[in-house]
Amino acid sequence: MQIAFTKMHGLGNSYIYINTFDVSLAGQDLSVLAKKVSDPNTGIGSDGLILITPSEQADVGMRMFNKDGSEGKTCGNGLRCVAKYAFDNQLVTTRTFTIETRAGNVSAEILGEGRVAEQVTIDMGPPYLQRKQIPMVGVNLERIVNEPFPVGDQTLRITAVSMGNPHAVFFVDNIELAPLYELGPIITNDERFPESVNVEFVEVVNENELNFRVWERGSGVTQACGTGACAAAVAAILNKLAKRSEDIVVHLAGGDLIINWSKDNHVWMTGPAMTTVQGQFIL
Ligand SMILES: N[C@@H](CCC[C@H](N)C(=O)O)C(=O)O
Repeated sequence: MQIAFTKMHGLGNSYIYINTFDVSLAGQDLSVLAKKVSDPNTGIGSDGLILITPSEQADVGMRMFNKDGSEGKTCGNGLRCVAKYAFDNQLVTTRTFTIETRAGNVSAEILGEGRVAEQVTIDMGPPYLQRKQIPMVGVNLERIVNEPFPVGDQTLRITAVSMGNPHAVFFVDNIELAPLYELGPIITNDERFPESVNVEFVEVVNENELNFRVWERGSGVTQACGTGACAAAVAAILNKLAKRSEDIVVHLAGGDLIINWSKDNHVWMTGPAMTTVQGQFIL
């Protein structure tokens, strides 16, 4: 069996995209397929798998699977790439349209005037800040902002944000010295997060600029995480380290995203989306 695929990335966060308007995946175990296509030696190589699907509630739908086969509810870089794919391949006929995710519908806008999308803005909707919305175990039911977080023999301070998926944000003095490989795999599996968590280390450059590194739930270190960048900006604002309603430039390993937590409580993300490979995956 051959499956037509497109490999796309947002700032180096790459996924294999399958257009299920055209390709039937009936009978396929999608979790197994995600692991297969993501393997750089025996598959294509990616941070996971994203399906572009018909939707009854929106103009187009998205389902995403991490490299380890787990299904995530949303994906910021994936949303920009789905928007680009839908626009470039005329699945939609307007420059603004909606995308259904398992975390709800979002709206996308293709910037510029060209017939091929390069920059995309996504209205990611509101951040979810209550403990049970993350979800994170604990006694205080309110927001988790700069809360002590013992791990091993040290105590970090956590700010937790859900963008439809869970993020644990830790501010550090120097991003180059952040314990990403040491603590990322430990915190992501910590029992205080019943659904696991994406782990972000963030250095504040100034009120409008953050340096960022991520250990993603289900995929490990990636070059970029769109929902993580949104969570980092929201966390910086909650800690009074950045300004609300102003653009915040988040510097990720793969490049920059512009995030704005606006007065209407929506988080806006703007950045690039790229297509790199098209082909047939042989199962
Ligand atoms: N890379 C993504 C997030 C992908 C899902 C995440 N690992 C999860 O399981 O929640 C992004 O760009 O947001």
